[in-house]
Amino acid sequence: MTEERCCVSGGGVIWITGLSGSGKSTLAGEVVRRLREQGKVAVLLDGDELRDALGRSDLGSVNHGRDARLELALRYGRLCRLVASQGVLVVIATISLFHEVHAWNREHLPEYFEVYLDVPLAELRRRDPKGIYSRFDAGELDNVAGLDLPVDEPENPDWVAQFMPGRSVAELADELFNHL
Ligand SMILES: Nc1ncnc2c1ncn2[C@@H]1O[C@H](COP(=O)(O)OS(=O)(=O)O)[C@@H](OP(=O)(O)O)[C@H]1O
Ligand SMILES: Nc1ncnc2c1ncn2[C@@H]1O[C@H](COP(=O)(O)OP(=O)(O)O)[C@@H](O)[C@H]1O
Repeated sequence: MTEERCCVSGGGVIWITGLSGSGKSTLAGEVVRRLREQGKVAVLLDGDELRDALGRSDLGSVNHGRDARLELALRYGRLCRLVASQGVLVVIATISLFHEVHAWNREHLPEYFEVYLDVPLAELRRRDPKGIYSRFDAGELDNVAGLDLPVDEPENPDWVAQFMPGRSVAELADELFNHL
């Protein structure tokens, strides 16, 4: 049943990965806006909101360790499969930088497009809108992806957006649509 629905649905998954501050949410929002403008049914799943919905324990705590992130990302993959199987284009923006996640997605998501926002740490530290990197430096935070939490760069992403100073989100979205 699931397989059948997947194949006839017309849905798909655009998975935008990158470290914290790389611009995932910003790009995902622009992509969803454009898809809807084209009349497509698109849903945005953003890491922060997903984590709030699915990543809290019943006591309200969150865990950013490797095992917890991996488990959560695999759960997100199954959620994406379910939603995409109903003809919806899912745009998901999460860090999810583990080979296990990329491999699972490729094997189980019929229409899967993986985007990697490759932004150097110096630029991420400069942006740091949530204070993730400065709090790490101050010893107030651990399990920061790319710092004390090792990550896997995607091995064969469908598109890598290398950081270029001044490249706007509109330009990134134009390029992404060219690659889709
Ligand atoms: N170590 C640590 N401590 C506290 N908060 C943290 C930490 N690491 C990440 N974050 C925040 O979690 C946001 C969601 O991360 P993700 O779900 O995308 O990460 S993951 O897929 O689970 O690896 C993530 O969102 P983005 O900054 O948008 O990537 C961060 O706001
Ligand atoms: N292409 C870009 N160039 C420069 N700054 C950007 C770009 N995209 C996003 N930003 C800025 O970087 C910061 C992090 O963006 P965000 O989309 O929240 O990243 P993430 O979801 O990966 O944590 C924000 O302040 C945002 O305005």
